[in-house]
Amino acid sequence: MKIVVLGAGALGAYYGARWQEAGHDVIYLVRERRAEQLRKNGLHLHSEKGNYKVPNVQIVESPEQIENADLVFLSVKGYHLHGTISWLKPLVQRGAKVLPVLNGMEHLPILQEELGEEAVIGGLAYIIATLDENGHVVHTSPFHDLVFGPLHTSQQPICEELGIACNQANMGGKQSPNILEDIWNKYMFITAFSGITTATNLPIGDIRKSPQTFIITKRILEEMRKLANVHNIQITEEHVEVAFERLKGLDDEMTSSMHQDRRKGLPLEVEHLHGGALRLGDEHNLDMPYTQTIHAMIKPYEAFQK
Ligand SMILES: NC(=O)C1=CN([C@@H]2O[C@H](COP(=O)(O)OP(=O)(O)OC[C@H]3O[C@@H](n4cnc5c(N)ncnc54)[C@H](OP(=O)(O)O)[C@@H]3O)[C@@H](O)[C@H]2O)C=CC1
Ligand SMILES: CC(C)(CO)C(=O)C(=O)O
Repeated sequence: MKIVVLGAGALGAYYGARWQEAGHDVIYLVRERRAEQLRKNGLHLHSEKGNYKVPNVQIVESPEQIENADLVFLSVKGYHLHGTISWLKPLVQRGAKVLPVLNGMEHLPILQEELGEEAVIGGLAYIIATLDENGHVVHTSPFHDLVFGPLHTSQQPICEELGIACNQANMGGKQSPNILEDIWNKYMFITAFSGITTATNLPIGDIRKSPQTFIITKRILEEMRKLANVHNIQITEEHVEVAFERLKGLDDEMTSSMHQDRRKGLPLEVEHLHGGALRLGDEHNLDMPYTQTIHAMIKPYEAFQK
């Protein structure tokens, strides 16, 4: 497949490199600073699943340098979404589908509105990865799964092709029969997990030591379930229990990508995740006091610089 990575950060560089390792044609569409870093330091994966040094990193700084592509793997942070639209449009016009793997939900209607419903595939990633000071990927989780599926019937063939590409690559990748439900399910989980770890500035093990604090995650999961339900997505009590059990089972030192960003003094996706949930709740007059409180606690750190 010919895959353009737009957002060659932790996720984009990781999955792009894995596809390249499997023999696919991967182009990194990047801005000036990242282009310089990639040219100077190359692209390396330091991963529990096997280190890899990309032999030939194809870097472009404009979509005009890309004649055509099958897929754009969109992995920017929520606060950078709007800046990608003008680069996505010409690629979509030349036939590419877009697979966004951002956490959250608000990006989907925005992309569908801007690019057309046929262009936007549903996707999400389960991985813990970050970039080090050289711009190399550090992957620390025992999982590196990509889940995707059609949001429009015309996307079935490309999802099948992508399934094959993922099977060839060193990653977990699978097509979901109900990707929208999966995205909501992850949205529920990440709102609780990233919320509590970022607000307290602690990894999950330390939070679990304080039951009064840990129970907040359950309350957020419940609020997010109700939010999904009023949007006609069948997230159930059982999904809440599974997510809560998952939070109980995570390794003590495990934390969210948003908390990692807080530790690094980087901007935070709190508005895309928690702010987005509150806006979706407002549309249905849904009261979400725990999500609202966590959102308010993280807000002062949103644009924190170390
Ligand atoms: N990291 C993780 O473990 C996980 C992250 N996620 C989600 O995936 C998404 C991406 O996260 P992550 O990979 O960590 O983010 P990173 O910050 O590591 O990477 C985002 C990249 O996007 C680039 N970028 C931003 N705007 C543009 C643009 N207009 N054109 C080109 N490149 C651009 C940035 O480059 P520049 O240097 O130019 O700013 C940066 O390299 C988020 O929504 C996150 O919540 C989901 C699961 C796990
Ligand atoms: C929960 C996790 C680690 C799963 O991929 C994640 O998505 C994040 O922290 O952003």
